[in-house]
Amino acid sequence: MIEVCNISKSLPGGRKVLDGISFTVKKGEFVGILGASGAGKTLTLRCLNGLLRPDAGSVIVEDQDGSRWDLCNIAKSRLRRLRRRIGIVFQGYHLVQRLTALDNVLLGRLGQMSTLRSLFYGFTDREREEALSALNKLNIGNVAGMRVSRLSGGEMQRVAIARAIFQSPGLLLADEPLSNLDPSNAKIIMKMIRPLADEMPVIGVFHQPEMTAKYCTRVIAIKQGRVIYDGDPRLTNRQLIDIYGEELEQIENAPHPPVEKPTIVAQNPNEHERDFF
Ligand SMILES: Nc1ncnc2c1ncn2[C@@H]1O[C@H](COP(=O)(O)OP(=O)(O)OP(=O)(O)O)[C@@H](O)[C@H]1O
Repeated sequence: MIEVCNISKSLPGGRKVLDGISFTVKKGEFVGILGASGAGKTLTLRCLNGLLRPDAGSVIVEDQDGSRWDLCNIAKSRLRRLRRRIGIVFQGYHLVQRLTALDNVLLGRLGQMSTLRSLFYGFTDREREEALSALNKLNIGNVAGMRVSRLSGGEMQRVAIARAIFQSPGLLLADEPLSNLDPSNAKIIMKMIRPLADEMPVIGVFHQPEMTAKYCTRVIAIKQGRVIYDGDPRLTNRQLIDIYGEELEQIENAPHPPVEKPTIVAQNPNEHERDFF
């Protein structure tokens, strides 16, 4: 379970980019975070894995032994330890292109190894079997020995998910995991992510309301740093307009389509690389 309680964050100039965000996500839930460009989705996600410390509020997560910790108010060593239990899937995959799919999955556990072991890259046979089984779970065991640079976008995203699963996380975060995928691969990825929620809370930032409606158990919409909706993933047109604003209304009412709902919002491919203020 993860409990986000009233988190806020302001830019150095004083503009509030997160303004009292609160929600709790439990095992069994696959939550999609929606919102227009600049709404505060990615910043929220960064607070959830301790990459960004809010000015106020708390983000409570559980450690393996059931103890509860506030990521916003915690020693660095404990934060590092807890972050190993948070799996992340990025839009740009974040894979090492020259390594094989299997080796990329194994890297998911690098943070859990002693420095000595990691220096010598010492994965055991058992770990290799587990990594292969993570790839098999995503139906790509057949590409285990292939260099990632030779894989398709959909396969790369599956390797990235396998890497996150292999970490044995207690929480899975996904930052725009469908962004680089065609519609059929996007569906496959959503179908594969959804059952993971049986084992851990899963929270993703998405730009595709029709995907979250179909695969998520719940949607949280953020607008100008605030939660404006939290509930049933199937949103009405009115709700979508509230979330995305007049821009969507204009597109919807345009006499000549083609309306492509999923890509209303511009994306920033370097989101995860930005240094924060
Ligand atoms: N490093 C930064 N420095 C200054 N402002 C930032 C920084 N990162 C984010 N912001 C601002 O905070 C606000 C929220 O950003 P955030 O990245 O969370 O938006 P988002 O909802 O994820 O948008 P998008 O869908 O376009 O990725 C935006 O106005 C953004 O410009």
